[in-house]
Amino acid sequence: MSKNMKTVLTIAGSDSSGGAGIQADLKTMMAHKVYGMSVITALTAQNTTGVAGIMEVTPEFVAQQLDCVFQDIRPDAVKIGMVSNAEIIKVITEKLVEYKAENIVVDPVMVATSGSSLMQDDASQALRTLLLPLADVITPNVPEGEVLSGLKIETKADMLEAADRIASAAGTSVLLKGGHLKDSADDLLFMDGKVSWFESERIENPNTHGTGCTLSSAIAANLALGHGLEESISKAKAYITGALHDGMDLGKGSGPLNHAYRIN
Ligand SMILES: Nc1ncnc2c1ncn2[C@@H]1O[C@H](COP(=O)(O)OP(=O)(O)OP(=O)(O)O)[C@@H](O)[C@H]1O
Ligand SMILES: Cc1ncc(CO)c(N)n1
Repeated sequence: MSKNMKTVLTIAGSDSSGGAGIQADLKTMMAHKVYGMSVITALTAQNTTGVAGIMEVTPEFVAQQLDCVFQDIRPDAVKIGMVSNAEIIKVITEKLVEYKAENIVVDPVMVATSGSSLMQDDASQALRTLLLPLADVITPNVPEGEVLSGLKIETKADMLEAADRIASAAGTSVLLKGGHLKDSADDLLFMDGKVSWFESERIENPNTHGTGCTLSSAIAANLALGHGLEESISKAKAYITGALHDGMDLGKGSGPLNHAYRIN
């Protein structure tokens, strides 16, 4: 079985508290029994209560990491998370094109659950024009969806209009996540003009640190395993719902998810 091991690369920032970023991505990949690799774009000094500091990796070193991965173990899918400045975004875009990367999931990480900014102001334009068009699917949450669409999102009808706008601008499928809405936790996929809802009950759990990173990595893992986009999202949604239900409670703020409960 391990002879057919599928491989997934995460290009993202490190979270010292292990709940989001690279650490959440690798844990999610392991739970999906795919081989995880990482290109680190930034170190964050962070915990469940907030981000204390960010140290960006140079664009040259991001490129070097990408070369090392792609020239040796080709990823079956790529997940992109925190990319904090325009130069890093440029270099990632160039390398993904050079190596003809497939099954690209972009989580346009702008702000952490705690409210701290994870992207410089000049980076959002580079994200829209360079990276988003390369993606097979992008996974904004409601605040990111508002920035990308220029619309206020308060209802499911607003989600539909915003997802349509983002999809048209980026020319790619959009999964607009409903985790920040009050009454539901339904996510909306806008793909080739077709709308699908991925529904789940709202779980009363304040520990949602890293839910977005986990969902996008689970989608990438399922794409690598050969599932189509809708099936990959459906499986990823079930994974995140199960992890939230598990109810692990660590840290003084919005705590991380348990991935180990899935592994047997
Ligand atoms: N309370 C909740 N109950 C059920 N599902 C939830 C809840 N909160 C988030 N989710 C689900 O978790 C996934 C991630 O959505 P969310 O909107 O929280 O992402 P995010 O804000 O990017 O996450 P983060 O920034 O914390 O990593 C989505 O599938 C969403 O529907
Ligand atoms: C490194 C990192 N990436 C993404 C997020 C978003 O949850 C975070 N808090 N930290």
